[in-house]
Amino acid sequence: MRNQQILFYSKLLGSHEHPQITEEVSEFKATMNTNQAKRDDAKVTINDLNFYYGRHHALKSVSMNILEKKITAFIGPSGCGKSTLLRTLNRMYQLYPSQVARGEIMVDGVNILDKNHDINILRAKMGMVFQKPTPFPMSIFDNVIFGVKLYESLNRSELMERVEWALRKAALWEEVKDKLNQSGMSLSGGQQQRLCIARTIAVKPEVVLLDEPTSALDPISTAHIEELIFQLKQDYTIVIVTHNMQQAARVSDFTAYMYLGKLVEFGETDTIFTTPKEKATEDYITGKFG
Ligand SMILES: Nc1ncnc2c1ncn2[C@@H]1O[C@H](COP(=O)(O)OP(=O)(O)OP(=O)(O)O)[C@@H](O)[C@H]1O
Repeated sequence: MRNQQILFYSKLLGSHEHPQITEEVSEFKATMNTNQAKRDDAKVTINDLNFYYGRHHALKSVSMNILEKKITAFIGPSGCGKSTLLRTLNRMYQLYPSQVARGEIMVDGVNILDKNHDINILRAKMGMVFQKPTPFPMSIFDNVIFGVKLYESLNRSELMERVEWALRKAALWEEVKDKLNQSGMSLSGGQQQRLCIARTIAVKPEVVLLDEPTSALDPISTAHIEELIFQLKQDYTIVIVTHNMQQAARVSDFTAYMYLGKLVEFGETDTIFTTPKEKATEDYITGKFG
């Protein structure tokens, strides 16, 4: 009853006109979000997340669970906030003073938005692969161990073991095992992207964030990467931003549909693509909008 009253007052007054009610409404909404978001199998729990590029409010009160060892896809029209949400998960924004995240992103019970949370530990835990393959101008071997050297001190044979392990996981070992000293830039686009995935997983992250990882690739390389993403699910929690709805439907277990910075609908991929609850989601996935 008290909660209904609070919501009623908030609607009546607007959120900014009565400080005490505003405070109670935020508290109530936060409790609702937390209740909605709490799940034992969640690796990442996002609670009431807001993101600002200066005055531009790019993410609006987003709450969701990202489940452990599942693939979660973010879909939605251009500019809806998919990449912003992904990048917030490893605080990519923090180099830019005007970019601010408010709310909570709990990873293993710790709020990673907390400024005291060590950024290096966070980046090792939440690895990221970008849209365009970004091999460094160095050998294939050095590309793979680049991040490992920042976090661990391994001897030469341990490094070799790690390189082989990561390249095998990234389904690239057979293609490059005889040319590890060649430049990473000499590989094809699809191989370069698998090299970047190997570099990311060589650090042994727990979550792999993929920002449109196949948008620069041909259909065969795309199929390779999709197969790889599917295999990686055995060991990692994966989040993928994609413009390609067929890709989201093929690879993901859960899908989040976003529009204008808001999370419109989140659920199991099969449900989102067959019987979405929201008309807006249906219109988007059936191509009526976007
Ligand atoms: N560096 C920035 N400075 C200011 N505004 C930005 C910046 N980056 C993104 N935005 C704005 O934030 C909103 C969300 O952008 P974002 O890149 O997250 O969307 P998206 O859904 O990933 O889009 P796309 O599918 O086109 O990549 C957009 O309105 C965009 O213009």
